[in-house]
Amino acid sequence: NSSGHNNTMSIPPGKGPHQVGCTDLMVGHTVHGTFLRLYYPCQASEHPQLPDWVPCREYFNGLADFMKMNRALSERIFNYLFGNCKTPAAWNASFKQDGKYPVIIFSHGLGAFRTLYSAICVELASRGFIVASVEHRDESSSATFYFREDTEPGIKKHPSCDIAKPVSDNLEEVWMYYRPLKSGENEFPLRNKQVKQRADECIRALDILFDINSGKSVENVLQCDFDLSTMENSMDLCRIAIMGHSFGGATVIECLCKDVKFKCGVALDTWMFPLDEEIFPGVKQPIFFINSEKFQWIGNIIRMKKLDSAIFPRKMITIKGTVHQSFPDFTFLTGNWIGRLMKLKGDIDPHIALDLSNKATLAFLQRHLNMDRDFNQWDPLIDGKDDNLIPGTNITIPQSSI
Ligand SMILES: CCN(CC)CCN(C[C@]12C[C@](c3ccc(C(F)(F)F)cc3)(C1)C2)C(=O)Cn1c(SCc2ccc(F)cc2)nc(=O)c2c1C=CC2
Repeated sequence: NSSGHNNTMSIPPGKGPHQVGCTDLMVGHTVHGTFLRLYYPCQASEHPQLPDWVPCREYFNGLADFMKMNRALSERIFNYLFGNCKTPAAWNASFKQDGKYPVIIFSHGLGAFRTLYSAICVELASRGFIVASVEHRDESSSATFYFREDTEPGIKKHPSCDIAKPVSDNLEEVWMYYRPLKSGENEFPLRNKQVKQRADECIRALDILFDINSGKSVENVLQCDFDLSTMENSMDLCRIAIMGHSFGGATVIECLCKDVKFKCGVALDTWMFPLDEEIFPGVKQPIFFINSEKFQWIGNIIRMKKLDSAIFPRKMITIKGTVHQSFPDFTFLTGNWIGRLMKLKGDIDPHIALDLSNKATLAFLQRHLNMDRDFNQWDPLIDGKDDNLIPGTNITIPQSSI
């Protein structure tokens, strides 16, 4: 609705050679289905229609719950502040067939959902990747929805957002919200169960991309005007990476352990807590830890170090002046002082920070997916060679604790 203030801040578009398209895909209407936002290289279009960054206002309700804020008030504030923000990609634009693109599955953080990392996903798609940002149904998302076959025909609750209209009209929208920890509840069992479900959801998303690539007809539960068959034989399924932020970084490790189709992982500001250390020896693929300066503590870093290996490439860099929220899109959407106040911004310009993270990611992916592109120009960033980077971590670990 046009009442929102026209947020002059916007999410930066991709810098790569490809225009980027975007569509939503839900395969299987139940809570066990797969729900993802797909970013892909698209044909140039004159006047691209940009999708809403937050597709339904219901997500703002979920965000309010997650932030332990009053729903009525904060849903309106969020909608006023961010309701008009757009994802910098062309909605349902025609897919650009141009050889086989490598594939990235992206996993969001605790309290987030599939659309909030579009600056990263759009940049990677603009460089010639197909990126699937999954929406987790493990009750770690602020909100997510699926459908139920409504048995009592009668007055239907109309869908809360237009892109969420299901194809068949006997399906009724069901919303699932963030599950807070109950007082006195032991956090590890919940988070460990969730990270296992998250990995299964990423693996199922990859299976669906395999089906699309093989030309199998995949039915989208959502009414999205995008022809998936145009993506037949367009994916390089030997070049697949898993990527994620925070809880999504833990999902990266869990996925690498569970499925060797993921050739390498890029873990942004990883929250290591949900992981069972017993799986660490089972991870053989290269891992790139890209950390913010502030979201680091001894226990978290020690667990990352436990994945160090003389055989398997493990790299870590820290971006100076960044905070945990320097990776999700919010970091671009508020002015400096609000951003710093709410810890959505660090001291460094968010564009510079995410540019370093994305270029280091591209160099790492070229190296470990054996790509023949020019991303190796950014190899020095993998070793932290930049004024705004620190190789490894910025916190000292007492020798006694290793
Ligand atoms: C008090 C609530 N308490 C819940 C346990 C802690 C809440 N919290 C810090 C927050 C998220 C914050 C945030 C968002 C969004 C606005 C807005 F105003 F811009 F909308 C403001 C302020 C509130 C910064 C985190 O959980 C940090 N965090 C995250 S934040 C991922 C995220 C979530 C929502 C988003 F919209 C965007 C990104 N992902 C993780 O995987 C992990 C952690 C911690 C450990 C593992």
